[in-house]
Amino acid sequence: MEVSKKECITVSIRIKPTLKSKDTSCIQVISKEPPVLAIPERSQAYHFDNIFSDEIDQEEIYDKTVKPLVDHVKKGYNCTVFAYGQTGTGKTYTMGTGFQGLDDLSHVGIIPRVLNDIFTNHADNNEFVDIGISFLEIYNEKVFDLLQPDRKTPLSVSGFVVQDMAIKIIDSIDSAMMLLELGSKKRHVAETKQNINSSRSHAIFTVYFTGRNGTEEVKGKINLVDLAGSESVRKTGNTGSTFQEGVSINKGLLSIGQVISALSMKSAYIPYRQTMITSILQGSLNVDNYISLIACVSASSDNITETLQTLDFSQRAKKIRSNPEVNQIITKYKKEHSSAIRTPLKRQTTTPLKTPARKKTIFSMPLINEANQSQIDNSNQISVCSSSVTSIMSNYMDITQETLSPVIRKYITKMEVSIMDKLESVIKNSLKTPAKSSPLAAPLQADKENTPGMSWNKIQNEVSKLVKSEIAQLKVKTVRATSSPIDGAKIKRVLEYDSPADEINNTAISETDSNKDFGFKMPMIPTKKYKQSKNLQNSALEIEPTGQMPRRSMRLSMKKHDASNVSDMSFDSTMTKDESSFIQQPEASEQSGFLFGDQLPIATPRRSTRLSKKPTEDIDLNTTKNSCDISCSSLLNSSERNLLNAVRSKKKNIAVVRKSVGFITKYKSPKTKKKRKGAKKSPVHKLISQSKSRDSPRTVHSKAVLKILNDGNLKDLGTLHSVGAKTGEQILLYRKLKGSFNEIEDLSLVPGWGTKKFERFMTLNLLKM
Ligand SMILES: Nc1ncnc2c1ncn2[C@@H]1O[C@H](COP(=O)(O)OP(=O)(O)OP(=O)(O)O)[C@@H](O)[C@H]1O
Repeated sequence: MEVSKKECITVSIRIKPTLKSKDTSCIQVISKEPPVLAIPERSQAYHFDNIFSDEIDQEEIYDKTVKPLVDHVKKGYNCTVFAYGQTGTGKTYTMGTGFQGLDDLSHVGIIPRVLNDIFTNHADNNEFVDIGISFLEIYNEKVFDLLQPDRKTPLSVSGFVVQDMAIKIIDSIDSAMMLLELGSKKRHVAETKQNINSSRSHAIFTVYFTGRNGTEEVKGKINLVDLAGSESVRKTGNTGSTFQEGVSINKGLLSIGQVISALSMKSAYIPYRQTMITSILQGSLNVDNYISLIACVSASSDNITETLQTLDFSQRAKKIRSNPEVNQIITKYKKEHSSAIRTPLKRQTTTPLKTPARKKTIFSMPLINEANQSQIDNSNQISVCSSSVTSIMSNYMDITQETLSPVIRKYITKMEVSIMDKLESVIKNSLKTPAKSSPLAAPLQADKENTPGMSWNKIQNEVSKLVKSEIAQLKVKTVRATSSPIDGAKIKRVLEYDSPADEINNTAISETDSNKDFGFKMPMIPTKKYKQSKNLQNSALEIEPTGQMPRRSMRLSMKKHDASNVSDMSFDSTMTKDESSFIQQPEASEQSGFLFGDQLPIATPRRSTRLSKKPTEDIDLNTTKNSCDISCSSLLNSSERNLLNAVRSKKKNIAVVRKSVGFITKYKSPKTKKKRKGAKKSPVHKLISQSKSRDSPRTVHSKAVLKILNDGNLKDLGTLHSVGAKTGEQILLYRKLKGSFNEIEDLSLVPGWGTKKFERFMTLNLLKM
């Protein structure tokens, strides 16, 4: 297939011939053009740019996948060819990294062919200026130069430039082959059960071309990357440092898949910096250049799980657009093999179950099919989980990544990497503390000495938890206001902290992450309190029926109380509207530990807040029970609260409570209280209505006020506007000492009554209009 500018990434599959004569192939090429293969045992069909069956030789593979790229290099492009696959499937063979001479040309791999093409063609066209080569390996995330005598010292990398890397200028194909052979011998290899010469590192052989196009100098290069194999400990028998190598190998492979996938989707964010290999290839891995991925698979049915992983990886790396013809082939194939699809045990781990009756959620899908558990060992968990996580996430979101914004795509990629990091630590931890044996892990027990034990249930739980938390973050990030000074995801994370299942596990998080990152302390809430707070969900809503954040004073009073309690929380007053509206969600209120019934501060909202509530309906104490605590207690005085608590604890007759706290059940806001017929009149009104004088109403009113000032007791004085208890007492004392007021204006003579206070009194009591 000709690589055009339009298709800067091609993905090809190479099937390694089965060695055992009895072994039947688990792969079936069902169409050569368009290239479609199937795994009959799992009823899976895949479409790629090229599929090379086991009879295709090295030359044809080179001609179809790499030769077109050499032409691009000469035009000034940077090209990269990756050989990817399970250990022992022929990556080194295909790439030619283990070059051992040109005795049998049919076995010569890609690198010698590239060198040959570059030298031969430049000689014809006389465009050549010079050709250089470098040969690096990345072993355990360290870069080594295979062309330097001292390979043991790793090179430093700044950005994507490898410092002090040797680029050898070569003048003949022979000298290039010699350097290739020498470098290959220095590469980290180890004998494993699957391959006596298993590469333990990623090798990057780069050919630099400098040519001339007229007067213009053209520079291009081609990176020929022989990746270390994705591997399984059970099959390779790796332990100790070799096991650790496997972990970093799988991590590097994952990041390559993510980079290629992001490039094929033209994502704005490419996660180059996750691993060393993607960092140093950054200059070549971009949409302006060319990438060819050759995935090597084994046709042996023993390796079906790994083959499916490789095929899934390749499919994720580039979602090849299928045409109607491809769809027809796949549909026909699936129809013919529909019986296999209906067999639950034959379902593959990497293909999440699609049961129509069940709603598609990540948590309802099995991460790893139990039937396959015995086939997968611990080292391989990372890559198995990786594919499971990816397919779960894509199913959960029910959207193709193409439809997502660059920001979300970036976040999804980050999420995958973060999950993989966490998985890695989970697996490492499991090595330190082997899990209790479970029936599911039984098949692994036999191999216990070589294989670190870990129950799949635990892995599944961990993965579910990680995916749940990451997707929760994603959901929050999507709705978060861009201007938000607080990370909404963190708030969500904090709010989710309290779920009963996570309560114990999350203790550490609350102490570290929440305090460090989230800007507010997390309550360490015992289970009982959680339950109470759950019961109080409704009351949490009652306290702020409008869904607003409680007023600052209220929050502060709660905080103050919390200081003496176990709970400790505070809210940042800079919270945005979005974030506060998030908190109003019922489950958020429930989980936030915002309200804790009797244990909690009985925080009295501001008067204005209470008034704005305007409760008009009776509260049924029989049904609301605890749920009315907050709303009621915030309106009670201390004695009433005590009574309510006492009744609750002694189970007094509810009728008594109703009577005792009657004003609660019939509570009316003072402002909204309607005047009832026959309600007591104020002394001023009484005096006015009793007056028989023919004076103007205004004079009658003034006289009534003066009478109260002279004859009224403290209570009467209190009915005058702007006269409280203190002022009332002052007036009484003045009257006692100086006698009655002759006129209202005499009030200004009372000590402490300045002009302002007097003016206010006159205005509010309608004496001055
Ligand atoms: N298509 C093929 N035809 C003939 N022999 C092959 C083919 N593919 C691989 N081999 C042979 O299989 C063996 C293992 O291959 P190779 O070392 O290339 O695997 P690998 O994928 O690079 O493994 P690792 O990841 O462990 O390095 C070698 O002896 C190689 O010659």
